[in-house]
Amino acid sequence: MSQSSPDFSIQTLSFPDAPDSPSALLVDDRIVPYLPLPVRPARSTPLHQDGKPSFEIRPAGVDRGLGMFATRHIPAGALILVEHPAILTPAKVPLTRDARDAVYRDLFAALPEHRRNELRTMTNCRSLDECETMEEGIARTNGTAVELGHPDEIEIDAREYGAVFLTINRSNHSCGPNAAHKWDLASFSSSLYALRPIEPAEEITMIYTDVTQPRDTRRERLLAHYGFTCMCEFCTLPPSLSAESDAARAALREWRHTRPVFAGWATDLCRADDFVLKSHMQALELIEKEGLQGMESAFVRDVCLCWAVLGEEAKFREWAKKLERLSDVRDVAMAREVRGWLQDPKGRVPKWGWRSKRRLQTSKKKVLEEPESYYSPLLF
Ligand SMILES: C[S@@+](CC[C@H](N)C(=O)[O-])C[C@H]1O[C@@H](n2cnc3c(N)ncnc32)[C@H](O)[C@@H]1O
Repeated sequence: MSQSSPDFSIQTLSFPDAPDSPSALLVDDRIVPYLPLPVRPARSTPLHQDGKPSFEIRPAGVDRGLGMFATRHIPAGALILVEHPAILTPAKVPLTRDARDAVYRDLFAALPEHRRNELRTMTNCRSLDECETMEEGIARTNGTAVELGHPDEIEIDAREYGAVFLTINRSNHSCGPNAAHKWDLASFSSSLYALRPIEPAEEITMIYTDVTQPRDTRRERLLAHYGFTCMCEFCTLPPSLSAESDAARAALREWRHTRPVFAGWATDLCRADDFVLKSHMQALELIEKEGLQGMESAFVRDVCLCWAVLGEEAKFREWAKKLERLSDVRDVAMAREVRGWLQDPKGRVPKWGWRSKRRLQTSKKKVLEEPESYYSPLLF
């Protein structure tokens, strides 16, 4: 360990599952006690039958540099890669420019030569005005947001970091991405997984900006932060379709905050039985059209629970399996819970069939209380 400033230090972390690939971290000293020591082993990446991964890194076309491409079919939800970062730096480094330059150089120097050399081949889209050193430029072009520390004990500013992964960060941006990655502090690794089925030779993409924003905003932000004009299929739609896409994305952005709440509907018999289902199916249609499967899980979870409360086992199973697939990497606890539900839906899903039972009870009660309603007024 070498001291770089009174408040930051450079640490190296080694991993039992990848002993030749340590991470070099520039960390705020308050965070050091929270580093996961010992590091838990990372989930292993499933390999192809012949021992090869399900992707390759190769040139992605004019002005796109390298990219990540599928070498075989990858099903929705599947794990593509688990990786430890090469370097990790604070989102904000409150140091003078000179001190910063030295710190980034020290950080690279803390890595073994093979890792440092590979890191140096990563993209640097920062101008000299923004970052004087190539090392800082690479850290800032490729840094993906991750959190360290404990939310109850360290303020958010001190917990935000940018992690650079030698492989994951080769994947380019799309406004309708087919992959995403999930950070796990305990194993100090990120898992890249498929958001929808990916076909052989298809480029594996993720998001660099909020893709629910309108096209012009997305493009401005990508140009400002990453130095490219997005030419993805959603950014190159003709004007009328582009306006439609912007409107769909705005609706989805709103839906996140205003969608009907499953819990409120579940026991409210004044609402129609399909009240939540109808709204969520519309949202899922928009999600599919815009290629925003990263937004699916909250809707899929509610749809699955709606079928449970309605006591529709076949539908429940269909949606629960989808939810299990979507949660497998992204939300391990949810995936485990869904597997339990699937073993015994009636016994394990809260409020199984509650609405159908209550509707039946209410209608029986009505029949008993109003026997005369059986007689058609036409007989009189
Ligand atoms: C994190 S790197 C991605 C990997 C990069 N292509 C490489 O060769 O290392 C980010 C840089 O990749 C390029 N890039 C990413 N997505 C792109 C896209 N959709 N269109 C054009 N360039 C893109 C830009 O140069 C951006 O600054």
